[in-house]
Amino acid sequence: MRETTADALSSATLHEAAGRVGALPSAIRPAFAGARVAGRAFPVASPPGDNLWIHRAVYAAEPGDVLVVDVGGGTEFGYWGEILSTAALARGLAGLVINGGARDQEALAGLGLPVFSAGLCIRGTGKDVDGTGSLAAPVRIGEVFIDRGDLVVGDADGVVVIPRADTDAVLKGAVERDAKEAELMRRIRAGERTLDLYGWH
Ligand SMILES: O=C([O-])CC(=O)C(=O)O
Ligand SMILES: [Mg+2]
Repeated sequence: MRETTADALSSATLHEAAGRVGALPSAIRPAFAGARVAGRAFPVASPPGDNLWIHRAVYAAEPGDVLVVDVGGGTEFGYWGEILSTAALARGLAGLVINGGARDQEALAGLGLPVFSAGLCIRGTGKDVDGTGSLAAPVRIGEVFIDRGDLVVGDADGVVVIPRADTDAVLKGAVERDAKEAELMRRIRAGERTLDLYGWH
């Protein structure tokens, strides 16, 4: 299964193996230490400063999905907290990636659902039933377009998104890259220089 292979690979390795694409903005970081996610993207567009579409997304996504939420530039709000993590766990979702803030950091860490956010923020959000948003339609975060079913991997370094059609090839390339780098590090420990191993002079 793709997520199982992806679980053992780092976000940076997948980004490199994909041809240096798919890296979400570096402001999107684990909301608590140790958060790690690998799963299928469920894109969500939310109005800035409002999280009703995110509550809707928790009930529209499938178990195993990772919500990937674009808040349209309204970063200074706490869109997600312990209530939503509890709801997402009850639905079997795999995690959250959002280009806005999250809150309740200690509770999120205790609950364990992996959350990646553009910081932590106390400010509460509205719940406007007439707000404009979308579920499962493509979104763009930074330079990356995210479609339903794309592979999302987040770890201590950040989050990468790999297009669904490229996933098998990228996973294969990433496994090969890890093996090659393990051999390079073995030779470095044995006394060789990076400059000689790569032929850079
Ligand atoms: O306002 C919200 O729905 C977000 C929140 O605080 C929580 O999930 O605990
Ligand atoms: Mg709350």
